[in-house]
Amino acid sequence: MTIKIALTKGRVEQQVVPLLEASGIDCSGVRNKGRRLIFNEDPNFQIILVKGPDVLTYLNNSSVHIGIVGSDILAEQNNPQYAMLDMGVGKCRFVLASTRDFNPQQVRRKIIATKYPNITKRYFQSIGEDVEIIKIEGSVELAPLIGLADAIVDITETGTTLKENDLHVYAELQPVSTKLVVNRLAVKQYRPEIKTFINKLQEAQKNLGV
Ligand SMILES: Nc1ncnc2c1ncn2[C@@H]1O[C@H](COP(=O)(O)OP(=O)(O)OP(=O)(O)O)[C@@H](O)[C@H]1O
Ligand SMILES: O=P(O)(O)OC[C@H]1O[C@H](OP(=O)(O)OP(=O)(O)O)[C@H](O)[C@@H]1O
Repeated sequence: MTIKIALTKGRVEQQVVPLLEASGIDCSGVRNKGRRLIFNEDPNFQIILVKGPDVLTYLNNSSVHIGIVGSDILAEQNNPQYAMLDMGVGKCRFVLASTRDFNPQQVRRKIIATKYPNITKRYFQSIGEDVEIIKIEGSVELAPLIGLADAIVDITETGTTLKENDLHVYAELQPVSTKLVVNRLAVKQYRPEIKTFINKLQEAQKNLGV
């Protein structure tokens, strides 16, 4: 049986490929990919490279058995599949951030810019605040700087982007890391194969100190 994996391209791919290799999977094709998107170098695995939000589309339609994706995306999309392993990489956290003069107690209804409207909505609901949310596709940090929003909800890792744009953290939301999720049918049909794969990944995590 060939295990089919949808891997998030970009940051997640960079951090996960060494783990896959350490667990014995040939990722030479992914490493030298050019513009290719499907990789069959390893006879037991097929890897496809997709954008984060599309991982769950392939997984939910049973086009792949396994997805490797950030918990930010799982939380935003309310994913119904099994998260079976924390990959221990792609670690960052959600924060509420804004300019120095932002007043979290402001009377006027706040405008919040974010790539993650559902996570933002849930956070403000949890603290009993009604806010207006503006969806942004990237470089979210710009929004409070040019007056589009009062603050942002975004992920930060090193804090460099916030610092270089003179933005400050006003609240810490949830942590983020890369997860391995398995299609519900695949869990039932291919339990031994998937279990073996996860065991090898856990061994690789130990060996690489992840
Ligand atoms: N600063 C970060 N530090 C660690 N992990 C991050 C960071 N930013 C994003 N991630 C993780 O990587 C995933 C995808 O990030 P990446 O930047 O490669 O794609 P993207 O945001 O879609 O960017 P692009 O549109 O430029 O490809 C996110 O869903 C998140 O889980
Ligand atoms: O705390 P840092 O280490 O600086 O990382 C944080 C940045 O990383 C992500 O952006 P990404 O690089 O994915 O680009 P984007 O703004 O286009 O989403 C995130 O949206 C922040 O902008």
